[in-house]
Amino acid sequence: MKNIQNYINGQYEDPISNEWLDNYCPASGEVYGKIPNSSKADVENAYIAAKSAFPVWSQTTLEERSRILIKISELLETHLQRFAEAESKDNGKPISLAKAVDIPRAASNFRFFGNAITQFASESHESVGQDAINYTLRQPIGVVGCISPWNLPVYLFTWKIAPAIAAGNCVVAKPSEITPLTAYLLGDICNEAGLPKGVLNIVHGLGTTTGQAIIEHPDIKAVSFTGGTKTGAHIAKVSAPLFKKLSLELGGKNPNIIFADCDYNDMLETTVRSSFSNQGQICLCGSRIFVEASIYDRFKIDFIKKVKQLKVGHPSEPKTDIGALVSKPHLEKVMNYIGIAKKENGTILCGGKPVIVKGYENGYYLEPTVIEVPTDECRINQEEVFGPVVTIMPFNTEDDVLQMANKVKYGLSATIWTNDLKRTMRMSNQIQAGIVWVNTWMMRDLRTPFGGVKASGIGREGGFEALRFFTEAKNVCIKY
Ligand SMILES: NC(=O)c1ccc[n+]([C@@H]2O[C@H](COP(=O)([O-])OP(=O)(O)OC[C@H]3O[C@@H](n4cnc5c(N)ncnc54)[C@H](O)[C@@H]3O)[C@@H](O)[C@H]2O)c1
Ligand SMILES: O=C/C=C/C=C(\O)C(=O)O
Repeated sequence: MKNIQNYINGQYEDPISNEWLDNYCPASGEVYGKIPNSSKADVENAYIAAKSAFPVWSQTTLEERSRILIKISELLETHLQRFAEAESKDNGKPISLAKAVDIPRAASNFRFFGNAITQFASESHESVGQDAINYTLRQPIGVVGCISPWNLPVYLFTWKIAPAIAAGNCVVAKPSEITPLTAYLLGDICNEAGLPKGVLNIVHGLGTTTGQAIIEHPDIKAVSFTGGTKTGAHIAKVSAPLFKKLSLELGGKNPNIIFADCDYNDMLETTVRSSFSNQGQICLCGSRIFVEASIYDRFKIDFIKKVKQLKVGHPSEPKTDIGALVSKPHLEKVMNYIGIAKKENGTILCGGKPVIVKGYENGYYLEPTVIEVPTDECRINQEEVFGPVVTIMPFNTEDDVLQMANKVKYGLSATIWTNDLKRTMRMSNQIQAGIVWVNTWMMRDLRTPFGGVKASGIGREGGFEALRFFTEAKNVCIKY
């Protein structure tokens, strides 16, 4: 059994309280290690380390910060296999997926922001006729908090940490207590890359203890959070009177809108991915599929056929398409939603049942599930399930589908399949989402703004947006 430790001031240490939580392997259902349930005192130690590192780090040249970030990126690539195995063990996702997506993306996050910081510039405004010039400084905030979820553990953890430290801040970070392993391994990589001690501090524990201590800390002046909408609302409430800067990346219930004029085969293949990648546990998954009535029956037959071919299995099996869900309570939550859908007269077209994987009978496996819904207003079509479950229903007109797409409380992403340019422009303009994909899904350019509207969050990550979030603008006006 491996105990995970906090990483504070460049060193690994046990929690002061000596309180520990069980860490589960979703593929087998077994406890395979312990993680600290860090208290306020641990967060305070992390804060003190970060605060002490800040004067030097904030004055470290951009070239030097860039060099260290790129070195971290290279080391993640060197340790790809080890990180991929750890991510898979902690989360239940196929090792092949962690190897192809999660770990390479974590490396890209460091490389991207290592480069971006050398290109980040601020504005100047000449007050013509008044003999004055304004220039704007973009200064690091100080100590900032980064809190991330379990679905893309090291991918999302580093998506916050990399811009925060690139911009000259020092960080107190908390990964999800459900998937702490890769964040734990990251400490060693940071030391090896020469990141000065205290620049990044990683504390483990429950949201309600460790996370709460971060958001309540009066001198942690900004918090970047990715997770559930309910948690986001709580963080906003706690942080507002402390005047913290906040970036909140929250839940989604994203429409996948398929018009008859699309490139059918491309759409079909991508729709299988956008429905079930990472066991459907990606906030960007297109969990509501709307299909133009004229191709609905054809789509239904072809889609179900492809979904039935997906292999549910142990994450280390190369042939596995769908691994284990992240935890037992999460599997129960998803199963509960399938029950609700049945009561709401949804028709289970395929899946709907747990899967017993030989040799791993206590793992949290579920069949990929497609539910035909009689109306878009049922709970399964309105609430975030965050598992391998999608709904399908036909639509008649562009107006009808636009209305249904927008009639949810969320607004993270949307996918549209069509070859009609004017329709693409009309729909993209009117759809309520922070990210619209047309004829693709999950194609990411790290320079673009990333985030949601409505209950999907506030603020944008990515590119210079993230560097703006992690800096304070200060205007200097000089009269000459
Ligand atoms: N918009 C995005 O980019 C995005 C990306 C991934 C996941 N998500 C969302 O995340 C959710 C799934 O993740 P989850 O179940 O880990 O979410 P969660 O909100 O339960 O937890 C996220 C993180 O917040 C911490 N936390 C919980 N309570 C806290 C508190 N009181 N104070 C401070 N921190 C606290 C948790 O420990 C964890 O580290 C889904 O809703 C999904 O849509 C959104
Ligand atoms: O589950 C949520 C996925 C978030 C993805 C990103 O933040 C990204 O690709 O930058």
